[in-house]
Amino acid sequence: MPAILEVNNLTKTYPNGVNAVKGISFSVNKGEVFGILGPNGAGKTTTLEMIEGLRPITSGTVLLDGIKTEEQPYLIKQRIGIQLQSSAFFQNLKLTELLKMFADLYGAQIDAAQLLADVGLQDKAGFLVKNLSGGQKQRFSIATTLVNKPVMIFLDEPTTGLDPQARRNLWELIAQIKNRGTTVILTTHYMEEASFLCNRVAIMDDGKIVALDTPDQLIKQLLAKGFVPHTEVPPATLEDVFIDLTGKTLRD
Ligand SMILES: Nc1ncnc2c1ncn2[C@@H]1O[C@H](COP(=O)(O)OP(=O)(O)OP(=O)(O)O)[C@@H](O)[C@H]1O
Repeated sequence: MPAILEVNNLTKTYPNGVNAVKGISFSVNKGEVFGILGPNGAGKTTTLEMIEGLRPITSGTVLLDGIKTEEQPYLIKQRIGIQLQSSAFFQNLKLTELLKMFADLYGAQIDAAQLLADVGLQDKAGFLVKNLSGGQKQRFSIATTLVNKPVMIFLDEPTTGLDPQARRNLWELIAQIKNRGTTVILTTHYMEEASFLCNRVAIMDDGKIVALDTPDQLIKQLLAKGFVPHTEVPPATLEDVFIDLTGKTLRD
């Protein structure tokens, strides 16, 4: 698979002196889901924002779909989709109107009804964002990333705050987007989510990448170091109980 994104020795020092990103390099292959994991403050969002062309780079280079982000930030923005927080949307526009507005910004033609159907919101075309549930808001914000038929979409903690059903439903949506050929880069604090969705993950800590591989390989490397689990791994988890009792059907 050819690389669609190449990040080389990227650094970010904020004006207050914080070195948020300390010289990271990685590439993302066309068509993969690539995860960036790491504790709070590791530098994940800063990294995404520099790649997206939303935040000035201190040093290093980003080549996305053959374009240098720093040199052509507008061209980059035409090729990518960035998931916004639902609070960023105009509150008095209906979902269809918002999608059309986003499409107009790109000069793109869209079938808003189809796009809403793609994210399971076909019945909500006339709703305002504020009247959607948490899971619906996230699905809608993913729909907005797709209006310009991007080569790559960026999802920053897409399932934070969702219930288990809505989270699994969003996983399926992200997998569908990948299966249609769009590259996905996401951050998450949920390791199960990264295992399920990501072809490869980079683990960041204190502004650096401390590991980068497939989830399976990272687990194998840990075991090869002689890792012994602290506790016995239960054959089922409380989340399994929750899903067993309440089902997989979406409640929103
Ligand atoms: N605008 C800013 N000005 C100064 N420092 C900042 C700014 N934004 C982030 N930082 C600092 O940069 C570091 C990295 O923050 P960043 O938000 O990139 O981390 P993160 O891995 O996305 O964290 P989280 O998981 O909590 O979202 C932190 O120390 C943070 O306080």
